Amino acid sequence: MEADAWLLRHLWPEVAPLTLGAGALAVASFVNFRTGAQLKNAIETDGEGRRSVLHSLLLFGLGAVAGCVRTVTFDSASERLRASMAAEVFAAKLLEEAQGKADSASVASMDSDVALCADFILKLQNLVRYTSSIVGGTVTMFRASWKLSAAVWPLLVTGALHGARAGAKRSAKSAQALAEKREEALAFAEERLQHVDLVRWFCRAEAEAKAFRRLCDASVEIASRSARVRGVSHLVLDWAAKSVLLGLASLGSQLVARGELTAGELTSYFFHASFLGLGLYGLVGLMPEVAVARTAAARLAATVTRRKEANQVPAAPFFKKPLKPLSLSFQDVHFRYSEAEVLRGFSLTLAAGETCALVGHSGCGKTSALRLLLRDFDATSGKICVGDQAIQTLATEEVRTLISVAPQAPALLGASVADAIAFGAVEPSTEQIEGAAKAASAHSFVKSRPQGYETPVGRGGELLSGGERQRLALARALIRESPILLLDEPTSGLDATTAAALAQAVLSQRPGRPTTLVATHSLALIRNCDTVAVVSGGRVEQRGKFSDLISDSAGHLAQIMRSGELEET
Ligand SMILES: Nc1ncnc2c1ncn2[C@@H]1O[C@H](COP(=O)(O)OP(=O)(O)OP(=O)(O)O)[C@@H](O)[C@H]1O
Repeated sequence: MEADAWLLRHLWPEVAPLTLGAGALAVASFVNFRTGAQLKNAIETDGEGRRSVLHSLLLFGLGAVAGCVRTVTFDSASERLRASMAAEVFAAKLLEEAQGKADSASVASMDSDVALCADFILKLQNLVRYTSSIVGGTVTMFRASWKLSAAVWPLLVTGALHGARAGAKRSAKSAQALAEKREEALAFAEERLQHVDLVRWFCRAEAEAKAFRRLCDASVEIASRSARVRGVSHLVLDWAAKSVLLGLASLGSQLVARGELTAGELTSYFFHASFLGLGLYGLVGLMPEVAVARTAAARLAATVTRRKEANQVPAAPFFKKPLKPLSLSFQDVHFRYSEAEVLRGFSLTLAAGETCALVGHSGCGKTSALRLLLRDFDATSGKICVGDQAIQTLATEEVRTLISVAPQAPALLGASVADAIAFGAVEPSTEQIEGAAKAASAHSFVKSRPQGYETPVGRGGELLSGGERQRLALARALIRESPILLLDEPTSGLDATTAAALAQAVLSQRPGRPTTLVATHSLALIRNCDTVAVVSGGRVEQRGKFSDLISDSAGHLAQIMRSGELEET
């Protein structure tokens, strides 16, 4: 029902053009129906009746105009429907909250679902055609011989409707299974193509192509099973329809023999019955196609609904602008992705404006803690607060407006360097963009390029080095001027001198400095932070100033230093 409601909501603005299209379709069908009679007239008047010829020409003209109107209205309505559905689903996918996992459905599978639904409009034309054929056939059949019609009509209609319903049910089921398999194959292909360098470097092209083929074969298996079932249904229907015809012929000939029907009337009866037959046959074929479109609509509607459910938290923002640096705290937080618990009683408090380095062995849960703050995931238990407000009580989008993030291995979105930085704010000025680039130690390398801030960055930033990408990602975070700043290994791609300059610029004491939490292995950053929190066993085991912690030779920080995990960059 949800799928139908969603589909109807998108169809609603198209009701007027579709009604016009359906009307034009009816006119075009009427003219087609009359064509034979007009030709007969032309032959019988031997080309003499000028009025009759003129009448025919006008009628054909009307039919041609109606055909044109039908094509234009249906085709453009179908494209508008496709655009409006694609736009809504894309917007929902961008904002979908599913515990950090973006829905794995690829853009390609979303596009094919949208296309299936939009084609539904074109199928509506067939529905009009088949229905008029059924109604017209029924009326003319009963008028020709009610006795014959009463004998076969209920049989034909009941059989066809039953076949259509069963076919629709089966098709919906197999279309869903097929869509899941295709989506799996598409996701596989998309991931390989996104990292095609890796595939080539490891000479995996042949192996990956074979693996993709295996995934495609799984779809073939489902489609073949469904085709076999359709084939058998077709066989049964075909045999049943011809048997009914045979019965009709035998009954009809008895009526002719009894003088209740002439041979001519029987012939014309078969002609009218063929209209009903064609209409019913078309309907039996159409219903499974409608069912497939409905399963596609159900998948799209589910995406939109998930997005709506995830955003039922307060609409009005809790924090008033202008935003000042906010304290933040993790209180006895526990968190697991699946089996093993990553955070086990994680507690950490930062005063407003404090900068803190989050240090620990690789895989100890530093990034996970940052992602909990960003509400990519929710903690299993415990409380996370910004200011004094638990983040679960705020709208996810509000939490994210309070936080800027420079992620590990960042991607850039935008055509140029200026675009990539501007992504972080709403229509920032050139001064703001350059200011953020300076603060992130990016300005000088950008200025050294012939195109300066108009230098193209490529897809995801692929035309830049890792270190350049990191600095632009940092500039993108800084330009937001949020009260909280999260940095995840922001200097791992930089040389020691640039890393030190960047650490100094971002973390130095200044008015309005955001509360900053830095997950890092970089000594340059650790030394420049006000405090250090050492994570071990899923909790903060050591907390204080770097100089104090390092002087405890048995402490966690000193142990990590001795293990050689901390570096200058
Ligand atoms: N999306 C995920 N799904 C399942 N497990 C995950 C996911 N992300 C991280 N993990 C696991 O959670 C643990 C903590 O990962 P996390 O990225 O938080 O560590 P980290 O301290 O930031 O590591 P590093 O210093 O190497 O960046 C690791 O064992 C990791 O394999």
